[in-house]
Amino acid sequence: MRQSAQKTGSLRMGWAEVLTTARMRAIEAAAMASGAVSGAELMERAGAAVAGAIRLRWPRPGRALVLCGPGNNGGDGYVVARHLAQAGWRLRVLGMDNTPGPDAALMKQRWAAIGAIAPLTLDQLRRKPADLCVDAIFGTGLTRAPKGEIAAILAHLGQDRATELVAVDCPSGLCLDSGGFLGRPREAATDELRARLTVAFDSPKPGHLLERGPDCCGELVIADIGLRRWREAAVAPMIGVAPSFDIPDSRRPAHGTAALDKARAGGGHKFTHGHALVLAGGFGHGGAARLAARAALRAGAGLVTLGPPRAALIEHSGPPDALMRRGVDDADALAALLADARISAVVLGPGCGVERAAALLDPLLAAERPCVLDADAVTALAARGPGGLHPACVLTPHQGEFARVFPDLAAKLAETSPHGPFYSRIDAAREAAARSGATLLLKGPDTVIAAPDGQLRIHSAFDVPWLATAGAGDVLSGIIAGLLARGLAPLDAAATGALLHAAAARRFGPGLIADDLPDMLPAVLRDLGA
Ligand SMILES: NC(=O)C1=CN([C@@H]2O[C@H](COP(=O)(O)OP(=O)(O)OC[C@H]3O[C@@H](n4cnc5c(N)ncnc54)[C@H](O)[C@@H]3O)[C@@H](O)[C@H]2O)[C@@H](O)CC1
Ligand SMILES: Nc1ncnc2c1ncn2[C@@H]1O[C@H](COP(=O)(O)OP(=O)(O)O)[C@@H](O)[C@H]1O
Ligand SMILES: [K+]
Repeated sequence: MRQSAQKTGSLRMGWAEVLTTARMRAIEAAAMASGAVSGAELMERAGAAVAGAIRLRWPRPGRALVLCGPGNNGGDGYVVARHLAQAGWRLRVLGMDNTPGPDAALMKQRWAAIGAIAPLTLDQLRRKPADLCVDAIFGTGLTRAPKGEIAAILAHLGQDRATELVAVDCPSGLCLDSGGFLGRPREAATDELRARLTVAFDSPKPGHLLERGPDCCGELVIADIGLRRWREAAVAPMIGVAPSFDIPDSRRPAHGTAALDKARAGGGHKFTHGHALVLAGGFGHGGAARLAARAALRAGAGLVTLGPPRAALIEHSGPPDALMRRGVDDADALAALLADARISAVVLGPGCGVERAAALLDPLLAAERPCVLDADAVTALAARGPGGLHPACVLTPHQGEFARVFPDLAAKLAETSPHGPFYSRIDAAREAAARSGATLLLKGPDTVIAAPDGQLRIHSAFDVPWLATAGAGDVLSGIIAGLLARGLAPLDAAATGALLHAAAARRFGPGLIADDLPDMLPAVLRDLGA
């Protein structure tokens, strides 16, 4: 191909409702049952959107190969072929030799009236080179791991890094409910499909945002195919954020930093902006807590107090001078301190030591104060069991800590299966939140946040790998605590915290160390208009 695909628009934050494949099907069914739109019309819109996205990125027509599978994803493919041919592209279409459903059959027929269909075989695929390959083999209807000829075709596409791949709805084989590839290990593989561009319909699905999805989908465009009315009629949205969704502006819901509006409303004094207490560990282990405390200040808590054992107070005498210090030797001292109702959020865990964290857990939970339980506090929970927490506890395990507290869920999450959908990070976070009674934030480039009542947020940030740096998690705890202190609800504090955290890393860029993150927050808050 003479020109390469250009990423349109700058990296920007996009919030969207995320639909499971089952909900997507239900919304499509409701739209069709209403009589307002037919399946064939939806397919025409879907295929036209894919062709439009291709033409925007590759304005000069070239040679395209369109691979059409057995179902409606294949139906979309025939529509794409028709539009590209009309725009002057030279087309080769390979199609499965089956009788698809009525809508896809109609699209196949419409294509057949203007062009040939060769059988979808590895031999045909290898015959002539193309500049662009459109993968319309499987979409949301994939139920089992591809086998035989189709598996060989997908492996060939995965190994061919020379042809630009455009995926219709998803790279074929991807489980859109989990982000894994059916029948394959859940880790990255060298021969998995990597699209340059993926055009999905109406809303992102979890698999676009989790695990292998973001890497394999490439640029993700969410095309409006006119289903908004039926989507909005449905309840309990799952919200997702990623830095580079391309979503029609009119459909971007008012999430993101909207929760901060409430927190900044009205003037008030320092106590109305909340008081966060960050419990620290013994002498020589205070760095993690200091990172969290600085982050809580930068996230806008009115006051932040660092609480190490008295013997370690001297370690914390340096800046920031805005920070207050108070010795907290044991459980009784913490209980006494929490009698002050103005302390509106607490961090327990970073650099605390497992023993001290275990000892401080009881008075902290008894006070029923909004809190972040991270690092050593999560490990301490593994010994006592995660039950008995409350919804204003935000548990922030990384994968390893999660496995310590919820070994059975972590084991399910590592499993692969030839049948879909895979058990997903959403399933795991949701079960862990329900079991513990706390809000659970499962860390990673694909952070999933679940409230015990089942509400969900996904924060997908695969573009900031440099955030995987020592102490970054401590900063996240502090940001969330700062937001809790300001009065944000736990789910909002956790989700907005994850967003601000990744945005700070994005704004700083590579070379980041955790110490840099808190001081990026003012610029990030300004950027986001918060
Ligand atoms: N339903 C609708 O109204 C719309 C659907 N759209 C498209 O339709 C797609 C979903 O269509 P379908 O539900 O037909 O599903 P797909 O087209 O994704 O594929 C399912 C088909 O493949 C078969 N299949 C599943 N796993 C297989 C395997 N491992 N090996 C061989 N065959 C396998 C199924 O039996 C079925 O025939 C979406 O991804 C989207 O591209 C769009 O046209 C928008 C409108
Ligand atoms: N590859 C990655 N891309 C983006 N963010 C990541 C990546 N890996 C980890 N993170 C984020 O970085 C932070 C690391 O936290 P954690 O593992 O607790 O580190 P630490 O214990 O050193 O503070 C988490 O917020 C996590 O979501
Ligand atoms: K596909």
